[in-house]
Amino acid sequence: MPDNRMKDRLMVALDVNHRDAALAMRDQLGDSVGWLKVGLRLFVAEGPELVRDLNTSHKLFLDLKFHDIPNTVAQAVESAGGLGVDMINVHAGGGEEMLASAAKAAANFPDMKLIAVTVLTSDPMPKEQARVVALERAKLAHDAGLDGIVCSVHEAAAIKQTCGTNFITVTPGIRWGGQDTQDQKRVADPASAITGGSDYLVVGRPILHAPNPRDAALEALAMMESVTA
Ligand SMILES: O=c1ccn([C@@H]2O[C@H](COP(=O)(O)O)[C@@H](O)[C@H]2O)c(=O)[nH]1
Repeated sequence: MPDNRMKDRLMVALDVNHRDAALAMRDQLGDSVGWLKVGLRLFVAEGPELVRDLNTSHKLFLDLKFHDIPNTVAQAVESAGGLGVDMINVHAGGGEEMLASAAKAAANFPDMKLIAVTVLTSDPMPKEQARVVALERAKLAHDAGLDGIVCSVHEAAAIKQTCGTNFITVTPGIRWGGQDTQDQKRVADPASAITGGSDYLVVGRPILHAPNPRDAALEALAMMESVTA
């Protein structure tokens, strides 16, 4: 189930390559957002110590998209669990056995959510095909015991309908106000994400590269709030 306050449903992707830049962005955003996301760029540059530090002020999604043989993924999940992060992910393309191994390993960390990437929001496949594949992979993840998935806003409602409202949907590919979509193919604005069944919105460049990142985060939050009662 998502958190109640909109700021606790907004995840900022800290796609920077240096500890100082990450901490400066964290401080600028302050309590305007509830979650930070550490992905490949920052983790490869700075590693687990920074993850632990960021996790003291915000909830943390470690977005490393594990995709390997079942044993290796289970071991990586164990290591991530040891960091005390709030959410991690694997790639659902790794298949049923890999997802089940990951879920078994994650069961040792009951406070950590394990989710699976379905179809990357940058994937150029036609939207209708993406919906079919994302739904198939979401069902696999659900049946393997994962807590949710990463998908685009365009697939979130169908996944909720099939896998249940408690199955978490995390949606990157958020853009608004005519922003450049860059490498993202299946995008939506913050209000549509909320009405479209997204539990957590992931926003990177529209906040990181804004003249004032905190204001950009507040703008996204205002749009999310505009569609709630
Ligand atoms: O399907 C996916 C899975 C993960 N991501 C990650 O989300 C952010 C999006 O950043 P923007 O700058 O807002 O495009 C980034 O960290 C990706 O690695 C995704 O975009 N799509």
